Amino acid sequence: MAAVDENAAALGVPRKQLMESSGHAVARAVRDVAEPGSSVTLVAGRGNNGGDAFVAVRFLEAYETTTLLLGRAETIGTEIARENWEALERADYDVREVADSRTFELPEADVIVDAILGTGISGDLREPAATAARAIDDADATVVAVDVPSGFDADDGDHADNGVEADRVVTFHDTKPGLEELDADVTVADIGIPAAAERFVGPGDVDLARPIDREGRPYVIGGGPYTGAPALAAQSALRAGAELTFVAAPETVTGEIQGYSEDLIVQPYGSEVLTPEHVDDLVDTAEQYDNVVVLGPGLGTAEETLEAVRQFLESYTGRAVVDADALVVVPDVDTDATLVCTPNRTELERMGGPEADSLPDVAAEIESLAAELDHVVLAKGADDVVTDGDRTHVSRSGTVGMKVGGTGDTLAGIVAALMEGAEPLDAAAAAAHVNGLAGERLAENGGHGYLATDLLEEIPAVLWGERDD
Ligand SMILES: NC(=O)C1=CN([C@@H]2O[C@H](COP(=O)(O)OP(=O)(O)OC[C@H]3O[C@@H](n4cnc5c(N)ncnc54)[C@H](O)[C@@H]3O)[C@@H](O)[C@H]2O)[C@@H](O)CC1
Ligand SMILES: [K+]
Repeated sequence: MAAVDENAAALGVPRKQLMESSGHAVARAVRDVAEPGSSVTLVAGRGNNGGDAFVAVRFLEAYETTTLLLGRAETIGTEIARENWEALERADYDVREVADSRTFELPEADVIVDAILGTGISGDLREPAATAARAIDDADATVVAVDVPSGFDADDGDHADNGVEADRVVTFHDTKPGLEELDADVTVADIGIPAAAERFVGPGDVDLARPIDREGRPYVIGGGPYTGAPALAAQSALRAGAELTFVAAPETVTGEIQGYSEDLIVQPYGSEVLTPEHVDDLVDTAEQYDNVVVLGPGLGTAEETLEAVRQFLESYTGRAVVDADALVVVPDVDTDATLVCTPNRTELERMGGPEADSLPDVAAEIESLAAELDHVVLAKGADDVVTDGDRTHVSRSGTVGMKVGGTGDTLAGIVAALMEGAEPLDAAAAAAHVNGLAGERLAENGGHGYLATDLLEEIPAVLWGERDD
């Protein structure tokens, strides 16, 4: 929800506008349960959940409202909630600050609006929220909860023992996991979030997947006929936050791969291309260290190599990004591994996917392919389609200069690095966006003549640099 919200802001629909819609929806729910002239007490916390209640007050002119803020106004946590509080103060509504939970008294009311805590909660209710929740539960009033009953954790569906028991819940945009199981009447209010905020990958998705630590050790299994591809994938993983990257490659090319970069750890195996005899060792290593594997860059299409890829996927049970020549094997293999497949348009077709000039036009077919494969598919084109067979995103970042060779390898490395901390679909969506934004940065300064190696240096700035939000 936070990601969608931030994407909406980037599309020009700021959170304050959404709060106005949320507050209006809360007021509508109050009108549904009580006649005009009834008394309504709104109990608000200092976050945006409280902000929704401040907005609702302005839509409840026909009622006797009293608004209690749990805490002092100067400690309201967000600017938009504070602005809405100040609007109430200036306009002479009955608003009261509760500075001390020991003196908390809940005015008699027909309806109580619970806006103490929303999705920003962690753990059981602390004071003064706990006292307020107890008073709400003891009161003989219809309780309307804003977004979730306070105490409910929308991430895992747990409800704190000392949380509010609501009669009605007005939740926003989409239902939250676990909400339906509560003994309350739940309605989902449309608050005007554009569908594009969910459809198109945006800054909110990058936020979701942004590594907060330096961790992860992607393991690139690639190289043989080509050497640049595995080196690019490994280097881009480092640029996207990985702590170390390993490249397992035929001994005939490890010197060359190492020669591109002193930052890589290169592990040779004894043949000219990947063959089945190396598979057990590679699987053991990857599983022992719980690496995210990048399987494919530069491996080539020798029959024995594709057989090795098949055997690898059959026995591997960890996480992997499958790219390039390795992709063709995926549809025929039975694997317990968690895969993100990153085909370009030709590889997509070879995997049984649709043929298309524009991937978003065939997003539904790509979604079906992902569902059938039971893996995440990140289909690469001018616009990328990223889907797990259930949810589907389109990444519109990038410029025509990205058609240069090697940008798919940098993408695979970024996906692997982000998968260390994020769910595969989230990692894939964010990686597609980041790779494209790195290209956009280069295009700003030098047209379309940049190289995949140039992308590497832009990745950190795109992931962690100054942002507009
Ligand atoms: N798209 C969105 O995300 C929108 C969200 N809106 C509202 O914003 C809410 C989320 O707002 P916030 O992120 O500001 O979070 P909350 O309003 O849920 O409150 C967060 C505050 O509660 C405190 N807190 C956390 N756990 C606590 C505990 N166990 N006991 C006592 N205090 C605790 C934190 O210190 C923090 O200050 C949503 O539930 C919804 O009501 C709407 O305004 C509009 C759109
Ligand atoms: K609430």
